[in-house]
Amino acid sequence: MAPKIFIDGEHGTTGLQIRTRMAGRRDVELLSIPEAERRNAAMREDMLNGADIAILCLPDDASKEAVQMVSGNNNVRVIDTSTAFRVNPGWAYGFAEMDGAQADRIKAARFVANPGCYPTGAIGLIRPLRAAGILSDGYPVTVNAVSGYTGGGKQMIAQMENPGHPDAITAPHFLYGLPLIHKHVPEMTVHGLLDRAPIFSPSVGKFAQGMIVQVPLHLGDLAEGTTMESIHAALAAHYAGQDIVTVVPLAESKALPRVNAVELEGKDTMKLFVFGTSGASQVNLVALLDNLGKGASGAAVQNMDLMLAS
Ligand SMILES: NC(=O)C1=CN([C@@H]2O[C@H](COP(=O)(O)OP(=O)(O)OC[C@H]3O[C@@H](n4cnc5c(N)ncnc54)[C@H](OP(=O)(O)O)[C@@H]3O)[C@@H](O)[C@H]2O)C=CC1
Ligand SMILES: CC(=O)N[C@@H](CCC(=O)OP(=O)(O)O)C(=O)O
Repeated sequence: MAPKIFIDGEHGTTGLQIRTRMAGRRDVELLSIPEAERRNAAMREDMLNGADIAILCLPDDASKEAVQMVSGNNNVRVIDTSTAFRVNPGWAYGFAEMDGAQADRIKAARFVANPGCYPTGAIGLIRPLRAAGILSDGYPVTVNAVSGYTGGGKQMIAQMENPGHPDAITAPHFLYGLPLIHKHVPEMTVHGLLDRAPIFSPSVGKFAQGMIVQVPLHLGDLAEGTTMESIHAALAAHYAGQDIVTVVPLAESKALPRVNAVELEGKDTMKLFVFGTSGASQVNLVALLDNLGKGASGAAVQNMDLMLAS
């Protein structure tokens, strides 16, 4: 019998994109609730408990409530796309490529926390350099990023797409998270293996899906002898053989005049770049992804497939 999958929040931005990715799959059976009943707690509880894997695409509080609903039922495994459990040690962090053992942890887990979109880029760049001893203890990491507006869910989509919305946003590009206490900082710190929280400056552009995450570094403050080439080699070695996360060859990135935030729209892959000038003292590490691809829905399907393969 095909494993049963229930997407709680299937009518929201992340849930819909997971459904699209699952359309046509015959190896799983999708359980579904009509849109008008999406907040019907009794119906959700039934569906959640009838699933082999429940994928939660809900705000944090609703995710916590859903986890409560299945807490006594060991037959249900959970992938949560919210921020609620990402630094909870009882949950496997759903970023399979972040270290060699993570895919196996996800395969074996009952509870998997899908990463945030920005942290996927930041951790993807930072963690291999921490693990290799290149990014020194105490280094003051900064993470600057731009996201497509679907990152803000149904509410921001309406604000960006509907000029008649009472809180319509007309800016083509805006900074937010200005108090520097964004909900993604804890997971960047923990899973980035940082001993000091990064300064995180997010922004949104007037495009639906796409993301650029930048981590600029001063080479002189990294492990002795670090160069642009050695950073690239460490990232390339870490992701060797991977096809979802890839490291762009230096020769290729040196020839690029610009990076297009929407290049990977609709794709579930992530590209990592090392920019700078050979022999100079600074580099800029860049991750390019779709906030709803490897940044959310694509990663959730990848995690589901790992769990089904266990
Ligand atoms: N959008 C993105 O790029 C990313 C999103 N995420 C995370 O994924 C989760 C979902 O976000 P997103 O899809 O963007 O949000 P949306 O607002 O687009 O969708 C959320 C869905 O959950 C439903 N919902 C809200 N509260 C409840 C409740 N109490 N009970 C049942 N259903 C409820 C909403 O219904 P209603 O329409 O009635 O409000 C809606 O259908 C969030 O935790 C978000 O942070 C993670 C990575 C990236
Ligand atoms: C553009 C925008 O608003 N983005 C969201 C993050 C999207 C995301 O990754 O959400 P989760 O952390 O819940 O998974 C934000 O900054 O809150």
